[in-house]
Amino acid sequence: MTVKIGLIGLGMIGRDHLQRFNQVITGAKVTAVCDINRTTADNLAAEYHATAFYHADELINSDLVDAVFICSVGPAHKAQILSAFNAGKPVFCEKPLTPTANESREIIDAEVRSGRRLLQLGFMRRFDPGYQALKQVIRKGELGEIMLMHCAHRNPSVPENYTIEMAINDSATHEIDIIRYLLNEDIVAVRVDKPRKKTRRAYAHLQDPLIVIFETESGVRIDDELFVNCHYGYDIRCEVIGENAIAGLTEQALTCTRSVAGMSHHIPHSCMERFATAYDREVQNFVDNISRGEEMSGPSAWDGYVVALVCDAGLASLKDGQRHDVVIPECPALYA
Ligand SMILES: NC(=O)C1=CN([C@@H]2O[C@H](COP(=O)(O)OP(=O)(O)OC[C@H]3O[C@@H](n4cnc5c(N)ncnc54)[C@H](O)[C@@H]3O)[C@@H](O)[C@H]2O)C=CC1
Ligand SMILES: O=C1[C@@H](O)[C@H](O)[C@@H](O)[C@H](O)[C@H]1O
Repeated sequence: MTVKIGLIGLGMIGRDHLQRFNQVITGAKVTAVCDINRTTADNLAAEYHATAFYHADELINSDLVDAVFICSVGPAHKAQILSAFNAGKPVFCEKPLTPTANESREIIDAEVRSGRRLLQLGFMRRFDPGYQALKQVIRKGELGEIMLMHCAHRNPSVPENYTIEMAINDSATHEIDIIRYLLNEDIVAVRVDKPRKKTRRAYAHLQDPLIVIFETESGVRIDDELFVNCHYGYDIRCEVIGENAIAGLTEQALTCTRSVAGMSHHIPHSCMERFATAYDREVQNFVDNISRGEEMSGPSAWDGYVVALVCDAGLASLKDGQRHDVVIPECPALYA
């Protein structure tokens, strides 16, 4: 069976996934594409031999589509996910689930009413070989009691429409999810620190870098450097500090050059380059679950909701600089 995919949102990541479906993924074909920009939809539909739509609901309800793949902007996610649920179709949605926790809660309630997991969320880092290996090290107990974690989220640059809030609810979402995945516990408090210095490479409206401090249920303290105009590359770092040992992600390059200038290796320039394997695996996971007639697995709407709760607390801290608690309601049985 070939799963017929309807892909909504044909911007940066939407095009990357479109190419992935065309070149890497087995068992699926993009039969329909949708963008509010008609020219974009028409051009990509022609290039990929798909049908163009300009309204998400029409694509979602079309017979051309078995499963919905959402790559539109965050504020558009809720309506498109709920529409896919109404149509009873499995849905992959890029992160964030929604920009606020209240909107995410509506998605949880709708999925719980449906009685089955219909959604996989695009927290692709859970499919990254490096993070998976790090989780194994933690699981084996080699580090002893975990005390601290250091994360860095460095992007070469961001466009002018990137706001300071997005540093929290668009970029830091990845660390918030991966902290929960690695440590297997929730975040209970957040504080955002605005350093006095900012890079001249950022647009005037943006404070960059930021430091976010998280605390987990067991008391692990995590610092996350968000530096989205770091210029030199797309560099994601993570180090877990245990009482007996310390473990972290290694450099991702496969080769290293020695010359009179010293030792050097390539640094990725985009998330698409750094996480290519992770994206391939998350999308194949989505397709395989559908092909086997199984419920969705991988990052869930609940993960998206909890991350949104942490983001809401982070946004409050962004305003007042104070530590904000995160209160997480009881998890419905569907996600246990
Ligand atoms: N997992 C990851 O590492 C990444 C995830 N993302 C996420 O993917 C989503 C898209 O991001 P980008 O591709 O960078 O944005 P983008 O701005 O490059 O593209 C968004 C596209 O969606 C279209 N669009 C907007 N509203 C729409 C609607 N209501 N219906 C149909 N099309 C609509 C726009 O016209 C545009 O073509 C965001 O949620 C972002 O957070 C983006 C980059 C990496
Ligand atoms: O998800 C992503 C973008 O939306 C976000 O804006 C970037 O900061 C992240 O590095 C990237 O992975």
